[in-house]
Amino acid sequence: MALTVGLRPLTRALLRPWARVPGAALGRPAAGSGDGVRCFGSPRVLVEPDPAAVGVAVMKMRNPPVNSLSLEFLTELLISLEKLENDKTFRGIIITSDCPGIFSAGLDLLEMYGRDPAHCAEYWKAVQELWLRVYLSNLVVIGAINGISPAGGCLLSLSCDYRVLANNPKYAIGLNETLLGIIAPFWFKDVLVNTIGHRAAERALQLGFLFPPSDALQVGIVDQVVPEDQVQSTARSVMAQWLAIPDHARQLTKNLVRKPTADRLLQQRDADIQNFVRFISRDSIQKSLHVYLEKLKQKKG
Ligand SMILES: CC/C=C\C/C=C\CCCC/C=C/C(=O)SCCNC(=O)CCNC(=O)[C@H](O)C(C)(C)COP(=O)(O)OP(=O)(O)OC[C@H]1O[C@@H](n2cnc3c(N)ncnc32)[C@H](O)[C@@H]1OP(=O)(O)O
Repeated sequence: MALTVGLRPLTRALLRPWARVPGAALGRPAAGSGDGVRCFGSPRVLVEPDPAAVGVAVMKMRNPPVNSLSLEFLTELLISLEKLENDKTFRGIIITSDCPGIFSAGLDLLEMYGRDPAHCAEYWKAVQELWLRVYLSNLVVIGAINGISPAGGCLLSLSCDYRVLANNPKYAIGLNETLLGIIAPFWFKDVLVNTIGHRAAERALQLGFLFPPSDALQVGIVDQVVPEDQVQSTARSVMAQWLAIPDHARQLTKNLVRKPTADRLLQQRDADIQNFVRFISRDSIQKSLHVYLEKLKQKKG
């Protein structure tokens, strides 16, 4: 799936492949490279083959200050994911953050506030694409959640196959959209229902719950809570457990479980985009976003 088609020239320029040792297929040292496998990525996404785990890549999100999912950042994530999917030396990805204390602050509010319908449509298409790419990935995708993870950040986490959260009370996770005066679209809702069950999801969505780690574990929005300095090592050991399963059987099973949920969006992607553009363009919604952005600014004192 050529994802670079339709990218804005700036974005395409941003994503020129980084210098790589000739012939270094990700996951294998290039002939004569000597120093092992090179990383690749782009300004906001660093992908490093895990030196301790053959076939595993660590994808570090580094869009400071809060890994907000801007259009450029989404595009870089998508292209990095596509590269990894196409590189058969990789079987698993650990997604984590390079922004201290924050996994991802979710969708970039400035991509939805004060923007024209055409931009909102382009942005929402990229949001849909990231979810589909992660949720349906043939790779094992493990979230090493080392920071707070509201809304879109929570969706990214939920789209992984397994979630390891650092046991820091500040690192809450949840679909908090109602607190902003907006709503999670049906496919966000579907993933949460699939993960924590209908009643728990209904309550969490309506109240905009951000679960601290202990509650997140209890409700099932994450699979494991560990000390902060063990998140990456735990993700790596869980990855080894998942990679012990033959890829083809695991991939077919993942598809069996997830495709009905993904199909609900795939069958109505354009309608979903139009719904989003209509909803986000409402004066009342724009006002809510303005109020929320102002609160964020006032918070800084
Ligand atoms: C029919 C219906 C169809 C569709 C559905 C409708 C609508 C679509 C949207 C639905 C889905 C939405 C998903 C989302 O993800 S919305 C975003 C939700 N995110 C949040 O609520 C988090 C907001 N941020 C915070 O709470 C804090 O910033 C955070 C993450 C705890 C970090 O705190 P701190 O370290 O103190 O940092 P600051 O708050 O000072 O922030 C630094 C800087 O970043 C800016 N910023 C923070 N979050 C965002 C964001 N999500 N988008 C854009 N910018 C963000 C913040 O304003 C500061 O900016 P400054 O310039 O002042 O430095």
